[in-house]
Amino acid sequence: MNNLFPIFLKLENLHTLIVGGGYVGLEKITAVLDNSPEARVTLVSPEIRQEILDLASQNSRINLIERKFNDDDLDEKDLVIVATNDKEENKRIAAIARTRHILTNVADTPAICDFYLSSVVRKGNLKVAISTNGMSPTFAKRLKEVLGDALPDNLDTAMEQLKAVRDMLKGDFAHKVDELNRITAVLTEKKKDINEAL
Ligand SMILES: C[C@@]1(CC(=O)O)C2=NC(=C\c3[nH]c(c(CCC(=O)O)c3CC(=O)O)Cc3[nH]c(c(CC(=O)O)c3CCC(=O)O)/C=C3\N/C(=C\2)[C@@H](CCC(=O)O)[C@]3(C)CC(=O)O)/[C@H]1CCC(=O)O
Ligand SMILES: NC(=O)c1ccc[n+]([C@@H]2O[C@H](COP(=O)([O-])OP(=O)(O)OC[C@H]3O[C@@H](n4cnc5c(N)ncnc54)[C@H](O)[C@@H]3O)[C@@H](O)[C@H]2O)c1
Repeated sequence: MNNLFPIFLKLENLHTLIVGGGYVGLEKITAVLDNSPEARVTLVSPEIRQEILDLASQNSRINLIERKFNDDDLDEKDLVIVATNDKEENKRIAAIARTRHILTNVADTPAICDFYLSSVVRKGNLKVAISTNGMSPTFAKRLKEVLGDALPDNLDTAMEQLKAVRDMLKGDFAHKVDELNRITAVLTEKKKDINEAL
């Protein structure tokens, strides 16, 4: 049973702290920026991988601090991703973040994470996030590849057409919902192609 509640964050409106500039720090900052290129990110770490230095040199919204974490780094942060190679320090940082009500991800200890990153399938405006409840990130990565291949590339056209209909529909909310449901009912018919349907 997966009890995680999925949400899609506007990271450009939030300030994210990443602690640790090694391989995992790089993986996480890459995931953040691939999805949210305007995200505001501070990364603190005594050693920072060259790839992260390169990212920061091209993006003024990334702030790098080359030293060990200290508690003040949590000031004015909304999210924290903790990814040092010191498990005890990771736990300590997560505990402080919790007292300050900052949502925290601890890369090496799922049990104390408030949220997990997901595998992401992207097709234009469509984004599908996959979670295996922490069971197998590799499975999530493979399923992303399968779904990416299976979904047609021109879904944006269908979504644009539906948005146009949505913007055009007059009447109360219930009427709009009924109309949109009627127009798209055909999509749930077995094996119907989305663009063929619209
Ligand atoms: C989805 C993705 C998003 C991202 O990171 O952007 C992600 N991990 C990815 C890849 C990946 N991570 C790992 C491998 C090696 C093979 C393997 O272990 O399978 C691979 C595969 C690879 O790199 O090929 C190792 C690993 N991961 C975690 C631990 C700790 C532990 O489990 O104890 C360890 C062991 C470390 C060790 O052994 O030392 C923990 C987490 N990793 C999560 C997310 C969260 C659960 C997501 C879910 O519910 O599925 C969670 C719980 C917390 C979090 O990190 O948020 C990204 C897919 C990228 C893509 O889509 O291409
Ligand atoms: N969640 C995941 O997807 C995932 C995947 C692989 C590994 N892991 C785990 O994540 C952890 C980190 O792995 P890595 O490969 O990035 O290690 P790494 O050695 O490449 O990097 C660790 C980084 O943390 C920094 N650091 C150490 N102490 C610090 C402190 N007090 N404050 C700030 N920065 C500090 C180091 O300078 C270094 O840059 C490991 O415990 C590993 O098991 C998680």
